[in-house]
Amino acid sequence: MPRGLVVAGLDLALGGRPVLRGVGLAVAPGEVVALEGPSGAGKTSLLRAAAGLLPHRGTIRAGGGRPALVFQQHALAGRLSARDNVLVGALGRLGFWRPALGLWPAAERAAAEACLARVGLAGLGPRRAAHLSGGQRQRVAIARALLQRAQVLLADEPVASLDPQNAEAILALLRALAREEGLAILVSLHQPELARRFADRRLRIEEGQVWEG
Ligand SMILES: Nc1ncnc2c1ncn2[C@@H]1O[C@H](COP(=O)(O)OP(=O)(O)OP(=O)(O)O)[C@@H](O)[C@H]1O
Repeated sequence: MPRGLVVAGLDLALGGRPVLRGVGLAVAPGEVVALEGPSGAGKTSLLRAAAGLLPHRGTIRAGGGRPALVFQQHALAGRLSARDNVLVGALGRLGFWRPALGLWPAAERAAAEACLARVGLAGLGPRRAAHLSGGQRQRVAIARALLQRAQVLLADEPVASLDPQNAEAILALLRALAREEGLAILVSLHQPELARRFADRRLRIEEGQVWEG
């Protein structure tokens, strides 16, 4: 199994209409690749298919099992603490019942705190997600992906709802995680300027196909 992400011959239709046609791309470990394209071009669909969330034809291979997904709206449970939101990343290896009863293993709790520290949120574990800023919430979502131990991170417009300063900080964090943890990161971005500054390569999606450039 290769590390990183390899997509080949990906066909995807939604509502009976073709959205992606024969898409191929690769993201190497340590690399940040930006996915750009007009609204409705299929960026979200491609990321969701790569995460195994949409039925498709073609090949998707991701090192380390299921890729982690980070969404624009970070999909946190607002009533839960930052740490409990991060712990959701461990569900795949713990099963349902112990976590449902709040019985997280001590090692996973410690690992969740370490992931929070890694994304710059040391000490904020007990705080309710609803009481965090937008940038902090996005960091919690990234910490959850780290706890999941994914080798591939798919981020769907992770900075769209952030101010420019926070947007740059989050993209700088993603780039650091690619470099230092060897993550392969595919990130859809609306701002070409940010793609230019933070991505190693840029892909453009248009009319169901993906081009380098
Ligand atoms: N569940 C669905 N059923 C039918 N069509 C869908 C569905 N979800 C998305 N589509 C269509 O598929 C196409 C691709 O949508 P997608 O959300 O992937 O685009 P996008 O590039 O992420 O757009 P944006 O930049 O606006 O977020 C669009 O034409 C959209 O209308």
